[in-house]
Amino acid sequence: MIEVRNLHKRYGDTVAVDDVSFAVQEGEIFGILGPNGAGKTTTVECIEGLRNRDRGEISVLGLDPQRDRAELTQRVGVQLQDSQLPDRLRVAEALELYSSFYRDPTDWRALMDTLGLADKADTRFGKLSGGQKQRLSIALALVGGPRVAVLDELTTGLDPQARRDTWALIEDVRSRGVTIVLVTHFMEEAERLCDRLALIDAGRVVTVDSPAALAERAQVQQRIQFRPSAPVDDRLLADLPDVTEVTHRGDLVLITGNSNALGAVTSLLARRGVVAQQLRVEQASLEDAFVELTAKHSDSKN
Ligand SMILES: Nc1ncnc2c1ncn2[C@@H]1O[C@H](COP(=O)(O)OP(=O)(O)OP(=O)(O)O)[C@@H](O)[C@H]1O
Repeated sequence: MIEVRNLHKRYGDTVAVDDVSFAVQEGEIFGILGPNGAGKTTTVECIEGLRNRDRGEISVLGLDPQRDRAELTQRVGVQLQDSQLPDRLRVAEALELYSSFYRDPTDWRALMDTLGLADKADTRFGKLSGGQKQRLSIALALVGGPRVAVLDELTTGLDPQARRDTWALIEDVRSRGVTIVLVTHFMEEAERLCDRLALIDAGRVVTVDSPAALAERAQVQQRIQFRPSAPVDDRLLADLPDVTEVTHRGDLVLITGNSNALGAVTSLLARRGVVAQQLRVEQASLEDAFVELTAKHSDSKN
């Protein structure tokens, strides 16, 4: 659906995208995740044909965004970061206007219903809430009936409920066959929505994988804490091959180890007749993986 190979883009002396390659399959929600200034927006702007790349190859639905820009605009829906419309433009007017740009637009009234904007049809843009503006900008990205939609910072500035509603909406859009590229720096959003993710740091792809596989690959250690019902010798715990560290906080025992550590610790305690009270286990999250993988990446560069 989309293929990016060795993309490079600089602004004067600033290298925004150094060397980015990835491929997006039909029907997936593909996330681009990375810290501020990583080059995410520049990458998608090159995909959308809004910026010319300096080097590399891009193919979107078999089109070259630079060469076939007019045709691409017809087939790719774009939600821009901070999209602004004139304050006085009404919701229905905006949708009608945008739909006139396309050869084969979808029914904008139906789209307005789907996005929960029907009762705002006559409301002016300037009077919409943040969440409503966001929904309108998604509707405008979809009004041309695109096969691919590129959404940048989809839920930035939304409250938690509006963010969840937007996620449900995006899943619904995907289930109707639209391939989605999503730029985000919210881990929760990436974890919840994306089938695969490209982790970008300093203009390069650190890795591409599913959120779960990323968390697992980072091999972030398991952290276990509990209050033993009777004292346990730290050395016994520390000697377990799956345990790397044993410390204390008050009467809590804190253990770090690999993914087998929990089983090893609980069976040792059971053999000694000790109960692990208030047991808590923290697993690697996507956020841990992100920090771990970007840190490894900058180490390998230095
Ligand atoms: N129009 C521009 N002119 C000059 N430098 C730019 C321009 N746009 C972006 N940059 C620089 O290029 C780098 C990458 O920016 P980009 O916006 O692509 O990153 P990003 O990952 O999308 O960041 P954010 O999460 O903050 O949106 C940054 O160092 C940024 O300052």
